[in-house]
Parts: sequence; structure tokens; C-alpha cells
Amino acid sequence: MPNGSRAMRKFIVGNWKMNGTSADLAEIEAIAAMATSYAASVDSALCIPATLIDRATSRLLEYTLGGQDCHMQVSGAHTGCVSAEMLADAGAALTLVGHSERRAGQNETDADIRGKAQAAQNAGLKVIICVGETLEERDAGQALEIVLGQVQKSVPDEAGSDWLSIAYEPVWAIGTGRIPEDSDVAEMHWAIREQLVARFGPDGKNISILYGGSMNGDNAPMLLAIPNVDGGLIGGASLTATKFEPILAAAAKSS
Ligand SMILES: O=C(CO)COP(=O)(O)O
Repeated sequence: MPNGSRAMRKFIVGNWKMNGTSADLAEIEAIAAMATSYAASVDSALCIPATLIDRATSRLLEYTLGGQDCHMQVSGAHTGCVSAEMLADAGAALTLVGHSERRAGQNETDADIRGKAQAAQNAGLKVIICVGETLEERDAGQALEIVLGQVQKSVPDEAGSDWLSIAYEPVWAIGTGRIPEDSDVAEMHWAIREQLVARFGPDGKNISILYGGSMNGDNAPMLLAIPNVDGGLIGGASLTATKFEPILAAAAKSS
């Protein structure tokens, strides 16, 4: 996990989304073994379905596994939900919150996401808060305003680089094979960095800002070279060790 020192090690995180059953535990092991060979220079983690965390962590004590969401309450009458304590109890070391697929599909608000992030931190998990604009918002010239608003409202006041990372994921780049221009990524990451520093002082420089959206082995060298891109959040290209490895290799080169 990133230790919060600038001249930051890259942080490469896979998000398996709603993919994976016990038949895929061997692939998770293959990814962990591959990632461990880059561990001297790259931090990495894999966010897998909650149902697999316990079995995967009992096989992979050395590799960082995470969840993809958590509830903001510790326990109670929330049928079907998983709390941060439950993720931690299963062996997770981190969780995503606020992914655009949850913001859109489950109507999650910035206030919900802030509560989830705080709950996860209280449970001892590291947290990646996801933000990103839709294509309509970008085309309307509102991308910066939307994303900075999400960061402002979904990041808790108590945030620190010892537990928080941000993932900038333009919604229109997710799973589409399209990525933004380098200059657009640079502008957004710079703006997020400025906001974090204005709010959290020098520690804001140490909060990792990941890029996500159609990152793969071909475009990772270019994306990871952009200033303030401290790593990646990868969907499709994290599903196998073969596809994920070139991204870790690119991160190792650019660290
Ligand atoms: O949503 C993402 C990661 O959280 C990105 O997904 P893809 O890498 O499949 O575009």
C-alpha cells in the first residue's frame, strides 16, 4: 500500500467488478504471484467480489485484497449489504467506494460515499474514493466542476494519505476502449491535487490519485507518465495475470 511519501510509488489496483467465483481463485493466485514479483517498486491490490475475499486471503496472506463497496453502518437491518467490518473480518485491507457503476446503478450520493469512506477507515481499511464525469458533462464543459464537487463532498474531513486514495474515472472511458487526451488527464489530476492540498495542506500532496477507464498494457506507459497520475484502477485488464502484468511492468518503469 502507498505509504504516503511523495516521489510516490505507483499504486496499481484491479477491480474485478461482478466477476469471479471459486473457479477463479487460481487466477487470483496467479495475479498475486505476478504482482509480488513487482513489489519492490510497485504497490498493487485486487478488489474482488466479497464472496471470495475470505478464501482468497487465506491462500494469499502476503497480497493486498479489497472489496468494491461497503455500507456506512457497522451492522443492522440492511438486507443484502456488506459492512466495512465484514470486509475487514474476511481479510480485506482496502475497499473501493463511490464507483460510478454504484453512483449510477444504486443512486449513491456524495454524502453516502463520504459515510462509506469514513466507515471503512473506522474499520481499519484503506479506501479508494472514485470520481468521474459523464460524457454529457464533459461535452458541456462541466467535467472539472463535477469532479471537483464530487471530491469536495465525498472525501471526509478527516482524510489522510495514510488511508485514502482518489481514483479519477471518466464514466465514458470505462469499458469503452476510449481514453481522454493526455492533457485532459493532466488537467484533471492537477486540479484534484490542488484541491487536496488546499484542504489538507502538505499531506494533500501525498494522497495517491489514480486514473481509471480502459487502462491496459498498451496505454499504461503513457497514462502513468502524466504528472499527478500516481497509479491506475483497472477493470477488464485486471481479470487475468497475463493482461494485468504489462500494466505493473509499465508502473515499475515509471516509478
Ligand atoms: O471501472 C473501471 C475500474 O474501476 C475501469 O474499467 P475498465 O478498465 O474495464 O475500463
